[in-house]
Amino acid sequence: MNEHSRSAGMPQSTQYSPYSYFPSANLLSNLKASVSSTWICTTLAVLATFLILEQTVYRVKKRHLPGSKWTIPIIGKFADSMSPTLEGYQKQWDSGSLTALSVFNIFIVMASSNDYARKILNSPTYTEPALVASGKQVLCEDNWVFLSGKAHVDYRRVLNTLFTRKALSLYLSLQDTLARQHFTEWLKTCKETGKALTFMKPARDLNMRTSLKVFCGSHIPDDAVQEITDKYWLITRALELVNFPLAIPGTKVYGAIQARKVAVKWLSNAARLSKIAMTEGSEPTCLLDRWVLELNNPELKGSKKQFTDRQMALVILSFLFASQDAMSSGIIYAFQHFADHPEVVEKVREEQHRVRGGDYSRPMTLEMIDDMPYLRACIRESLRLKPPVCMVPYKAIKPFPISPEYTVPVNSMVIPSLYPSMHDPEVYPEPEKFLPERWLDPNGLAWSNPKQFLVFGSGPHKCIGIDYTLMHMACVMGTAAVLMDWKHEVTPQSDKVHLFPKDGCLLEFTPRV
Ligand code: HEM
Repeated sequence: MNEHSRSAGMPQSTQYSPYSYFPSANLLSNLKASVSSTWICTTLAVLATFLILEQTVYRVKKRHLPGSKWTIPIIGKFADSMSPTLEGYQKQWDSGSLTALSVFNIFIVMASSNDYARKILNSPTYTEPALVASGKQVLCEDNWVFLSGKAHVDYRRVLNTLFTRKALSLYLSLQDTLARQHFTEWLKTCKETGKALTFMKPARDLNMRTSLKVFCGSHIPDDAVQEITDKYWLITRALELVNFPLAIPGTKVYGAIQARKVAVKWLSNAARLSKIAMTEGSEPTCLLDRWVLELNNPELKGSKKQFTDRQMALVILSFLFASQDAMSSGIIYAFQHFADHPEVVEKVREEQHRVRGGDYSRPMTLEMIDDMPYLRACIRESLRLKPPVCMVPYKAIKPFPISPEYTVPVNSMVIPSLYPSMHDPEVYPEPEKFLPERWLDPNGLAWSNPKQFLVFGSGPHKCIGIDYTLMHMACVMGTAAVLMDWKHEVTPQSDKVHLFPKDGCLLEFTPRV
């Protein structure tokens, strides 16, 4: 008999066993019943306490704000957030300029009026942008987009120099070339298939390839551009409000992290090559080159002067992240609006003819765009009518007295809705109509109320790519209008918006010249 089996044979009374004190089988089963009923009672009591606490916390935070009196236990309005519709948001906005809700016990204050939206965006001592939970895993904790306060201002001062007029005119010729290449592809596909394109993917590909070439020029090879373009959707789909928290194989966050690693590898390499090229005295051809040259600019006093390849790669990643969905949405709706308003396209074509003198093979320049007020009005109006970003999540970093009557509790989400500002009939009469003319009179209502146009946000985190976006859209739409005709296959889903038309936007392209 070994040591182990001997000890197993010790008399019962000396062994620890909960049952050894209870000789009767009846008593034993009574005890089991009483233990399990105690467990049930305790569990129910804990659950009830939790539920009461949850409702109480919600009610205390909400105070008098409009919104459900009770929150759905644990998940709150999660189901609504999974399938957001414009109608759903509209109902929320109509119920008050400040309203409350809760999702997974995150308390959220939504602001729909222009004043409150602007106040949230312009109160950096009380609020800061809040990305979805997976944001840091996907974009990397050390990405500049997570900076706030002075560190953010200093970083941004350097990045602003990448979007000066001089820099933009360098990017424009690349944008022009790539847009034409994509038009040729779209025409070919429509000719071969004899039917409309689902425009969503071609538009996204145009934007991603253009961004990568504008940002990295020849420092990124074409196969890397293709690899990042193909994998980028893994990043987009992982940035949901709620995700499985662990990045294990098979989860969306894991897929996004793998896609980001590929992108950062190529972008870091591009930064390295750009530094070498600029040291060798090559001419700048892309945003990275401009950046490397700018760091030697004596006017950047007090700003950060050195950036590692990885830091530069993470900045480019943040630009891709911030621009891909918004720019794609902007372009898709611009094509849809143009197709649905042939009278507008006629005017765009007349203007193109005037400015380009009928020579459409000449690349677009900034001076040409300056001389195209009608095209610029169309782009502004398209962005106003279907703003690509309807709301921007912020977080209260301390109790935030947003109005004399209400203070947003610390750690709450506070979300300015941009859409209602752009559909205010006081500033934009007939707000649901596509009326570029409203932007032609510099003294008209639209231009006289610049604070109302929140397409790009406001305050210290206002979009850094505004001029770049407007230039890109003008280049694409102006040239598309003269080189192609396109028909929009309208479906019942065409006007169902969130970020993109729900039917993917069906467009059939044919050549004009
Ligand atoms: C139609 C196109 C675009 C729209 C509608 C758009 C809209 C926005 C909005 C609403 C914000 C948040 C502003 C705030 O919090 O006040 C933002 C931030 C930002 N956008 Fe854009 N954007 C577009 C294109 C771009 C492009 C092309 C780039 C890069 C080249 C870009 C880079 C950024 C960055 C880096 C931020 C964060 C800035 C910061 O935190 O300092 N965006 N954008």
